Amino acid sequence: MKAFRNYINGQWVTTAKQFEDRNPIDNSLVALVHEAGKEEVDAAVNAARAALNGPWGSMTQAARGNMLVAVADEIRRRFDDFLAAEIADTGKPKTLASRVDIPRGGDNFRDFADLSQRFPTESYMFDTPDGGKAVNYGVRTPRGVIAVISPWNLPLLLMTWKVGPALACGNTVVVKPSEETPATATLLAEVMETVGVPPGVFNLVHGFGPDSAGAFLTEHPGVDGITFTGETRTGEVIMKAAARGVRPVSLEMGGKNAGIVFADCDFDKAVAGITRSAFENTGQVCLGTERVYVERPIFDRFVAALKQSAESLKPGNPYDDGMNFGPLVSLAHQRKVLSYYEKAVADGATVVTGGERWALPGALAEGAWVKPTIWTGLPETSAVIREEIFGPCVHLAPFDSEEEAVALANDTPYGLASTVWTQDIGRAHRLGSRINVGIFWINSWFLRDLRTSFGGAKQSGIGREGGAHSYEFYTETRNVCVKL
Ligand SMILES: NC(=O)C1=CN([C@@H]2O[C@H](COP(=O)(O)OP(=O)(O)OC[C@H]3O[C@@H](n4cnc5c(N)ncnc54)[C@H](O)[C@@H]3O)[C@@H](O)[C@H]2O)C=CC1
Ligand SMILES: O=C(O)/C=C/C=C(\O)C(=O)O
Repeated sequence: MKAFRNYINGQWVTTAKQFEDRNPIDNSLVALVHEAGKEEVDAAVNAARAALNGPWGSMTQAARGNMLVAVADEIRRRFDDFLAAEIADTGKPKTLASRVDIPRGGDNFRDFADLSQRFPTESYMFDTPDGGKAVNYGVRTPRGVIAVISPWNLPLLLMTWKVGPALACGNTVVVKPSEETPATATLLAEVMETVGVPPGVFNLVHGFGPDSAGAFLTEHPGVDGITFTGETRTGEVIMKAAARGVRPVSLEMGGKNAGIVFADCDFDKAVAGITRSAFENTGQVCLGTERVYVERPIFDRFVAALKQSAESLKPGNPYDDGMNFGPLVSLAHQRKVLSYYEKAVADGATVVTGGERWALPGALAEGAWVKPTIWTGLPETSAVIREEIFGPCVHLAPFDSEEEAVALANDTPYGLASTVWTQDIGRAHRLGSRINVGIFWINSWFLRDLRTSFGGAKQSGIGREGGAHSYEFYTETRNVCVKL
């Protein structure tokens, strides 16, 4: 049986307590994972602290950048290992993981290695009271030891989205991946070892949240900053932990994102776009759309077309050609999603398609499968419309005016992302400035440029990462004032 160990100070560390990592395709056992306790988390944070003052701390920016490019190259060289590991942990289609997850795992190092060479610092000349002059300039230093807490939906992508820029800015990290998806984080530790990243720079601790490695890490006084992606309630707990010692947090959290489809849209492109935003990665994308508002004249036609598109999705073995719809991440998550499927019916939804577990033959019968689901007819007050489900499901409702569409989209405690489909570009831009989200797509969805800001408004997050925004979070600024 495979075992996933912790990686602390350049050493592979086993523990007495282990938990199971299961494959959601058929609930088979992938590996036993060594759970880090307080002692291991303490060792990891201390190693990360010491490494700040070791070879890593004195390395030039260019040498550090080259090392991160070597990490990206090694991920590319071991592409098939990463692919197999991600598929075993999540069940996602090979086509998706090989197009999105694994390439982004490398890009998150390559792009930030490059960007970090060119981040500017500010400088101001000013007149002093004595009639002379002074100059101010900014100095950027690494923030220190960064705790990275990452989720299970895009495991390698979302973990490296934080580790890449944190290391590029000269920090050291302690990573706690989701207990559901420990495999690619473990492979990344192997890559760090192969490339010769100095001991203590990248540390990996496995475990859960409360009363386990996640809480021990975020509560640890030796951590200088915490970056987290996951559920909003977990973000609240992490914020409380960070308050002790006044440590900065970057929180990317849940959403209940709205799609808006106008009657003048390119119909086929809109159907294809909403199919992706509702069902890609089995709906387990924080940027996904679980509620879509469609202008009334095309509402019935749109519902019918999306139904056809949802019903053409193919579950099965992730390696099979044509398979494009995976299971949910776990049986526990399947129970959660199915509870919303039941709630929708109880709240009066019309089930256009799906609405139940997907009973598949053979070993797949044991997996965490649910059908892609479309509802209409729910009141906007239903929990199905208000709460993040994180499954392959979407509610469609008609609207009659731009004003109404904006009001519906904004009627949520979340503010992560939105996607609008229209050929009226003026209207699209108007909506871009009125819908209260951090990320707004026009005639597209999940198109990513790593230089742009990424994060959410309201309960979807605090702070932004990406490009210069990552630089802001992962460095400390000092102003130096020189009297001339
Ligand atoms: N990208 C996103 O916005 C994501 C949203 N979610 C949402 O969260 C729901 C539950 O998924 P989970 O993986 O359970 O999310 P979660 O927020 O509980 O877990 C995310 C990470 O935080 C860690 N964690 C949990 N509690 C912690 C604590 N008290 N202190 C420190 N670390 C802690 C977990 O071990 C994991 O590594 C999903 O159904 C979905 O609604 C989940 C994953 C990603
Ligand atoms: O492209 C990214 O950096 C992130 C994409 C998706 C998420 O953040 C998510 O689903 O959590």
